[in-house]
Amino acid sequence: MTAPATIELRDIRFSYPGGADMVFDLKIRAGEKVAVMGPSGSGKSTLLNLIAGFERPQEGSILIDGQDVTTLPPDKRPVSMVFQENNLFSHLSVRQNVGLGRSPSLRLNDCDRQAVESALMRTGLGDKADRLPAALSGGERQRVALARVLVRNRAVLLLDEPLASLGPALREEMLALIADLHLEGKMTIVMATHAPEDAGRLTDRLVHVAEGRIAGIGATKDYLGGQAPEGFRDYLGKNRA
Ligand SMILES: Nc1ncnc2c1ncn2[C@@H]1O[C@H](COP(=O)(O)OP(=O)(O)OP(=O)(O)O)[C@@H](O)[C@H]1O
Repeated sequence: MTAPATIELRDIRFSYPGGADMVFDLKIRAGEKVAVMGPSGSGKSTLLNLIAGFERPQEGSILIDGQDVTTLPPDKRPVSMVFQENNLFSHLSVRQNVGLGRSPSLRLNDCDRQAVESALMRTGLGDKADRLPAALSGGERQRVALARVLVRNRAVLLLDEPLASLGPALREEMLALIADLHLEGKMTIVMATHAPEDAGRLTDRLVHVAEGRIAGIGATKDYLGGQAPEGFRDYLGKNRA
């Protein structure tokens, strides 16, 4: 495994064509697990997409592990990203989908193949490796996406509401798996989520995003334990804060 990496967004300004200005300035320590929470449309996915390289800022720079990656395309960044859905290619088997994490052309050597088999076992997919994604449950599909993260072996893992479509038992199982991956690989993890339980279960620090800005940062347990600024408590809703 590679070592975990710091993530720095320095004076980032970004807007979609015709959209409002977003401004992000943020430092994440190596190996940290950070939740990004805030209202729908506040910019959580955009923040992750900027780190991953799917969007480019108009101003400012992004450093990962001290290296300026601002102009690098996604595949040149030491980053893996898991989305809520559509992580998989529907015409490829589970094994091939995992293999893509190792080689986009699926030209795998023995060492790659071994890594794929080990990731399939690790995520409990050994007996489903030849299936197509359509023949899997939502939770199993997310496990395939995580198996691919394992074989990619990147220093940063970005999770964009990865559990949103799963029921309570599967959420718990996936969170445990992600926490295990973190323990094994010591990746830096950033997870966008609307679920306080998921943030509380996995993360140490919480970034509150509102209207394209970072409205506050604090320990997850404080933010979820009623010690958050009012704006965040409003977002959670009165019955939870
Ligand atoms: N590709 C795009 N083109 C134009 N505007 C976009 C695009 N993607 C997002 N936006 C807009 O940018 C803003 C931030 O969107 P973003 O997806 O980052 O929010 P979010 O906090 O992740 O929301 P949610 O919780 O609903 O997923 C929203 O106003 C959204 O409509």
